[in-house]
Amino acid sequence: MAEKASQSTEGGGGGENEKGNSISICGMQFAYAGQHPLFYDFNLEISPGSRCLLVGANGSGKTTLLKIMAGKHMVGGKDVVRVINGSAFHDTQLVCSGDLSYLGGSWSKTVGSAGEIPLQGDFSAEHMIFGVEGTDPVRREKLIDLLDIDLQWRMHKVSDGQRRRVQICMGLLHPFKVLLLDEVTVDLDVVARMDLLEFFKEECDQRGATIVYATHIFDGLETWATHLAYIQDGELKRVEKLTEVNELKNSANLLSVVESWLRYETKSEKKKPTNPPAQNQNSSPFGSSPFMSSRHMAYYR
Ligand SMILES: Nc1ncnc2c1ncn2[C@@H]1O[C@H](COP(=O)(O)OP(=O)(O)OP(=O)(O)O)[C@@H](O)[C@H]1O
Repeated sequence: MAEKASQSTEGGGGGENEKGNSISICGMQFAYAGQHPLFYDFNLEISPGSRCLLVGANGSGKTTLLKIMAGKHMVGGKDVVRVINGSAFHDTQLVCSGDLSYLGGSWSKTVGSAGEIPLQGDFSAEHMIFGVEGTDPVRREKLIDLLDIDLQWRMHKVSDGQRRRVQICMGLLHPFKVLLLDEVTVDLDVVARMDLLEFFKEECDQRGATIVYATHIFDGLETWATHLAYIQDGELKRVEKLTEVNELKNSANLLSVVESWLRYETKSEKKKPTNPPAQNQNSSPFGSSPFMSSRHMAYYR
């Protein structure tokens, strides 16, 4: 079912591997500890200059896939996940040089027992942005202007969207070759979002940069994206040029096309056999014990 994105995008010069792709994933398997594999024999190729939308239902594996491409999870050997001309996980130079940039989640740090907690420090936007060394001042000014950042903002006092603008600015300071975006525009107002999408488009068209963008917000993306990759439960269902998506020719917009795919998915799921009868004997999923019930309510309070 899955077709490889072997189509070459015009542009070039943005960094490609031996096969001429910016990203190559070949026979990848990945499972979170103690779980069934999320990805099994997963293959994907993305050519330079592409702006590839990654779509799928909640929990289908988009974030995990982006993190794997960003080198945050180790999978298999050095040849399984190749970004530009290196191994996403093993070649730390990809990230250190700024060639590979990942923007996702909100700014946080992982603390042993507490998991991910938001950054709490009192830093100014200026301190954060000018703290990134080796950046082109012209590009920096352009980004500060584009994202309408006030350099006096204190990071612990600004709004989510303002903090996000600073995070995005820092992630884009180096002229990346591959940019992985995980829902980063969700906190931005419409003007900032549209300006940023336009900036990304220029980066791909002028420098041959490659972008993979996972999102549930499709406004304005019909003319922005070049490719569409759709995953369901870790399986790549489709990957094709946006202009070749048949359903899009007869549909009002991308939103309704993706909506129909996801609705069909839900219906197919409902047709699957339910739990074996032995587990279904109680009408309540929490059993008949009053302790189970009260524990359940306390959990959701
Ligand atoms: N750290 C983790 N440990 C164990 N399982 C995880 C972890 N992170 C994600 N998962 C599981 O992996 C699957 C894919 O999650 P993932 O976050 O990649 O999905 P997603 O497509 O990005 O979802 P969404 O659209 O909600 O952001 C889910 O079933 C999720 O429960």
